[in-house]
Amino acid sequence: MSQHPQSLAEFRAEIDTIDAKLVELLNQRARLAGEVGRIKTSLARDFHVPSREREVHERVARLNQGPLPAEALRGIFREIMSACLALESPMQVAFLGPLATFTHVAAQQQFGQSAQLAPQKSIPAVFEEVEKGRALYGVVPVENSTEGMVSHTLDMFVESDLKITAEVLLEVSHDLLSRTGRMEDVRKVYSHPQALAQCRHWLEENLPNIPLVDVASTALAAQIVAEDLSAAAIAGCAAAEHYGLKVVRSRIEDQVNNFTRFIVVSRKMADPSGNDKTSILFSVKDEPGILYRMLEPFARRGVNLSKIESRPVKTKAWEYIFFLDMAGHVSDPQVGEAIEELRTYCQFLKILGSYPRAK
Ligand SMILES: O=C(O)C(=O)C[C@]1(C(=O)O)C=C[C@@H](O)C=C1
Repeated sequence: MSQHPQSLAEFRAEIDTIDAKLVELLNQRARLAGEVGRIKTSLARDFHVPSREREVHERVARLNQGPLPAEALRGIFREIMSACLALESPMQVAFLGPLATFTHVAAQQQFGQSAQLAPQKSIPAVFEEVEKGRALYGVVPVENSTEGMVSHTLDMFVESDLKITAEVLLEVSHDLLSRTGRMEDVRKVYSHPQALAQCRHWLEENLPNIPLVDVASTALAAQIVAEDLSAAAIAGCAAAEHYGLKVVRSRIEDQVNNFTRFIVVSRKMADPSGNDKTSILFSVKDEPGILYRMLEPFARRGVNLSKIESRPVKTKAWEYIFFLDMAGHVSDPQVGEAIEELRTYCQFLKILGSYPRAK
C-alpha cells in the first residue's frame, strides 16, 4: 500500500490533463507543418530542412529551464519533427543493414522513428539508393575509435559524387547475447570482425579456447544465435531486443569510450551551420617534400586539420589518395582558399562535403 494514494492519484490526474493538452498542441503543430508542406510543394522546395530543424533545437534548448536535461528535450523534438515531416512527405533513408545494427541505431538517432529507414546489403548499395534518388539520404559507418577507418566507405568516394551532409557519433557498447543467457552454455561466439576485435581481451580472459566466427554484421550474429542454444553473439542491445536474446554479459568491449562515426550522404551539399567540418579527398604526385607542401596551405591560414588518412589505389594515374578533415565550411574564405591552393599540387581533388560537427 502506498502511503499517499490520494496525492499519487492527484498527480497522475494532473499529468493526464497535461498529456491531453500536449496531444492537442502536437496535432496543432502537425497541422501547421502540413500547411508548410503544401507551400513547399507549390514552390518545389525541399521538405527536409536541416537548418530549420537546427534552429528549432537551439531555440528549445534556450527556452528550457529544466528539470528535463537538454539531451532529453532534443530527443523529444527530434521525434516531433520527424513525425511532422513524415506528414509533409515520407522521407526515405537507406542504411547499411540489416535491421538492429549500430548503423540502424545511428540512422534512427539522426532522422527519428518516422523516417522510412530501408536496410541495404552493402555500402555500395546504400550509395546507389541515394545516387538513383530512391533515398534522400544514406547512412554508413566510416570510422571506429578502436579499429580505425571503415575503408570500404572511403573508397566509395573515389567514384561517387555524393556529398557528406552530416556525421553521427554513437557510443558503441557490445553485449554477449544468447538464447539461454548462461555463460556455461556458450560453445561458439559469432560477430562482425570489428566487434570481435573490440572485445578481444575480454574473450581471451572469459571464454578462452571458444571458437570465434566472423559474420557480416552484429545483427546477423544475433540472428544466427537466435536459432542455436550453444552459441553467443556479440552485438548491441538493439539486436538483443530485435531477436529476443538474453544478455549473458553487458559492456564487454575492452576500451570504454568506444565510438563509431557514421556519415550521412546525399546528393546535395549542406548549408553552413556555424560549427562545421569539411572533408576532402585528393591525390598528389609521389615526389620529395609533397606531404609538407600539401599541408602548408592549411597551416598558413590557421585551418585546423583534424584527420589525415591515406589509402592505396590500384589505378595507374596515382598511387595514394588522401582523406583530410578540417574545421570550417568550404564557404569560409580560409578553408576554400587553402583547398584551392592544394588543388594546384593535385592530380585529383574532390570536396566530399561540409557538414555540422557532431556534438
Ligand atoms: O519548417 C519547416 O520547413 C517544416 O517543414 C517543419 C519542420 C518542423 O517540424 O518543425 C519539419 C521538417 C523540416 O525538416 C523542418 C521543420
